Amino acid sequence: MTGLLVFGSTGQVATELRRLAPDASFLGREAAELSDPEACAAAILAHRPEAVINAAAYTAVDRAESETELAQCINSLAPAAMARAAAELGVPFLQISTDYVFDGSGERPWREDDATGPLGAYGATKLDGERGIAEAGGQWAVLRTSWVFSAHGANFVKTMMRLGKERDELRVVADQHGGPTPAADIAAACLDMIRSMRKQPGKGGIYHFSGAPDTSWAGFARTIMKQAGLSCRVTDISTSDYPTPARRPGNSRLDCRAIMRDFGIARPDWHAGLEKVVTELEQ
Ligand SMILES: NC(=O)C1=CN([C@@H]2O[C@H](COP(=O)(O)OP(=O)(O)OC[C@H]3O[C@@H](n4cnc5c(N)ncnc54)[C@H](O)[C@@H]3O)[C@@H](O)[C@H]2O)C=CC1
Repeated sequence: MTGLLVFGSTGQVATELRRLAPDASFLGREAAELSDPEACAAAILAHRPEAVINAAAYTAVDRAESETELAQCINSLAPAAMARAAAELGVPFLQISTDYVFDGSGERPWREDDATGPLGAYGATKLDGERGIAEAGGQWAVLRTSWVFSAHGANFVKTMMRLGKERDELRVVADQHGGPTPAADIAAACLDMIRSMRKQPGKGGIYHFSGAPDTSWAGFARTIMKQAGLSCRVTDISTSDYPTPARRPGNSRLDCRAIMRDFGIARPDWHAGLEKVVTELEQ
């Protein structure tokens, strides 16, 4: 897509965007440092793009508890500054956000207008980013997704495949539920949304998008072992058996009907995405 400017270049989603939209301009860390929000805004004004996607973020969930100020700058101040610059140019801006804006209570899939309540610093900084973007006044969309995986970067699939080759048994949390989402499908959804927003200037807002069907981390791990032909046994444990600096939501299920209704984008079956990622990793 010519005229598209993407923040991020080597992350999971940015890598897939590059595959799907090789004509777009990608700004890696060396070209746009998100700890300097005004530099990000200046980069947009200098490039004069037709649309902007932010695929860069501070994604280290546990480290964000102790590096909160930096995470806040990268996840909140920078996207807000980007959204203001895009508004100044009158071009659509799309931000990727997270299921971690919710408190994880209940079992019902979260709808876009449900009350937020992040359990940790990462979710809080991402939520502040959403608010800053909405206040920027331009045409914007926020795509909340969950449990992202791909053949690149650090993610659960790669960790499970590595450990599954080394060990006979893995203990994996079974009381957190959500939809694993292939980064390739997120990239495709972002591009579809941007195309649609360019055609219809009134379009935008917050949308949920995750892979189907919902599962637990343990259920996901079992499917990964099977898909990768590994005999490693996966044993269910509970969140309290695996303490982490940041609390994780128990219910990360996202209700994805709005993106289907407004953009015609369906929940992807993550099994198909997993098959491709496992094949790519084994090549
Ligand atoms: N990974 C996951 O499971 C989930 C991710 N998300 C969101 O999806 C989006 C994409 O995530 P991933 O591709 O998985 O992330 P990733 O961790 O693979 O990539 C993040 C990218 O941000 C860049 N970045 C980090 N700090 C930077 C800085 N100071 N200046 C410039 N660039 C910087 C990195 O270089 C990298 O390219 C993010 O907004 C994330 O919050 C949402 C839900 C779950």
